[in-house]
Amino acid sequence: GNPWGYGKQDGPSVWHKNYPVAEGDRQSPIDIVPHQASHDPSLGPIVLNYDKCTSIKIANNGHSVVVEFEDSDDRSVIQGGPLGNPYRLKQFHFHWGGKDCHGSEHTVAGNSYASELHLVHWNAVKYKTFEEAATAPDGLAVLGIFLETGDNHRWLHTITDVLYTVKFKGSVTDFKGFNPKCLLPSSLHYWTYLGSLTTPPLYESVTWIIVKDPIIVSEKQLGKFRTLVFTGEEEDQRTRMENNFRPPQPLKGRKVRSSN
Ligand SMILES: Oc1ccc(S)c(O)c1
Ligand SMILES: [Zn+2]
Repeated sequence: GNPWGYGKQDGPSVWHKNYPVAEGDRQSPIDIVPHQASHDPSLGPIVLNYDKCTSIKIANNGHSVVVEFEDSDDRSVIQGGPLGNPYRLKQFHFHWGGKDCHGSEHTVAGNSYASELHLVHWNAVKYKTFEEAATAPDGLAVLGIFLETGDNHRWLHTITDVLYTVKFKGSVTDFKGFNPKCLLPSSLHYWTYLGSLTTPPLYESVTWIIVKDPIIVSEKQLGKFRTLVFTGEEEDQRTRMENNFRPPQPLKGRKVRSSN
């Protein structure tokens, strides 16, 4: 059966049974309270070098839809901001709700967005593999982007048009030549704090960089994410993939910093 999921029996409220770090001191996501974030003038801009990025495939891993990248060299990296060195792009994936009123993982002053995009990067300067970095306190850097419903997003169709090919858990499709820079808002002002993966194994290895401005996508585009299912094609159950988000976790004294 499933080691973990988002249902009653296997969801966020019981993850601590198999993953005790779920009750740790630097868990994610969190509620971001803008006026309690400390503005840090020493925080420089986020710099993304994605122009030579190489997307490889898009997959349904039973928890989300993930686009994987070639990460054997520094062709696509994030640097600057709170990061001490460049971090290599590994994959991006989304979290979303069953309705537009919720679906993001991080919240802002208690408010949820409809979805949240995570661009996952790893510290290839200090660590040899993603797996090793994923267990290190400075191993990962995840850029979080909020999605809000409104007008159609000009480029998101590149992803939503192929979701039908990865409907079932375990399905994979070639997905080359996609540059995720097209999914970013114009301003990269951000909040940053130290946290964790928001899915098991919940490793406390993530420097979170949450972009303040959401991107706007249409209800129709978001609805296509909800046509995916958590279950495999061979299973008789067809459980819609939605509400694959973890709720905010205790801040435990952590400081959230704000770029300008
Ligand atoms: O490698 C990762 C997997 C899942 C999530 S939510 C991350 O932030 C990183
Ligand atoms: Zn995520």
